[in-house]
Amino acid sequence: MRRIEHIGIAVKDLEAANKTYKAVLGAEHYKTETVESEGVSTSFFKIGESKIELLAATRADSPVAKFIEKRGEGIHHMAFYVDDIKAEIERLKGEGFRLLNEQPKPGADNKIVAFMHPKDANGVLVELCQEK
Ligand SMILES: CC[C@@H](C(=O)O)C(=O)SCCNC(=O)CCNC(=O)[C@H](O)C(C)(C)COP(=O)(O)OP(=O)(O)OC[C@H]1O[C@@H](n2cnc3c(N)ncnc32)[C@H](O)[C@@H]1OP(=O)(O)O
Ligand SMILES: [Co+2]
Repeated sequence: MRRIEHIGIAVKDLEAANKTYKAVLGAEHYKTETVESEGVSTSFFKIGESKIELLAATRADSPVAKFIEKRGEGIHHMAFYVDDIKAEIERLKGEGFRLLNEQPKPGADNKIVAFMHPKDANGVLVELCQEK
C-alpha cells in the first residue's frame, strides 16, 4: 500500500461541513461528487498528497446514514492507495481478512474501490483505491 489516499468523514450536512473544513484546513474543497451506488454525496479537500473526503448520505439505507444513526458524525473510513487493487484484494483474502466486495467497484474522484470489514481491522473500515 502506497499512502493514505483519503480519510472519510461522515457528516450530516455537507454544506455546513464544507465551511467547517475550509476553516480547519485553510483551503476550499476542490470537488463535490455524488456516488449514488454508495448512497453518498462527497466533497474533497487536498492535504499534501492525501485528501479529506466528507461524506453525507443521500438516502436512508446508505452506509453513512446507518453509521451516523448508530455512532454520530466522525471518521468513517481510512483509504489506502494501491497500484493493483485486484492483487491487493487477493493478498488480504490470503491473510484471512473479509472483503466487503471482492470485485472493485466505482468510487469517487476517478477511483475504483474495495472495502474490508471494520471488525477485522480493530474497528476501522479500510478502503483500498486505485486510479480508474
Ligand atoms: C464515495 C465512494 C467511496 C470513495 O470513493 O471513497 C466511499 O468512500 S463510499 C463510503 C460508503 N460506503 C461504504 O461504507 C461501503 C462499505 N461499508 C459497508 O459495507 C457497511 O457499512 C458495513 C461496514 C459492512 C457495515 O454495514 P452493516 O453491517 O449493515 O451495519 P451495522 O451498523 O450493522 O454495522 C455492523 C458493525 O460494524 C460497525 N461499523 C459499521 N460501519 C463502521 C465504520 N464505518 N467504522 C467502524 N465500524 C463500523 C457497526 O458499529 C457495527 O458494530 P457493533 O455496533 O459493534 O455491532
Ligand atoms: Co472513501
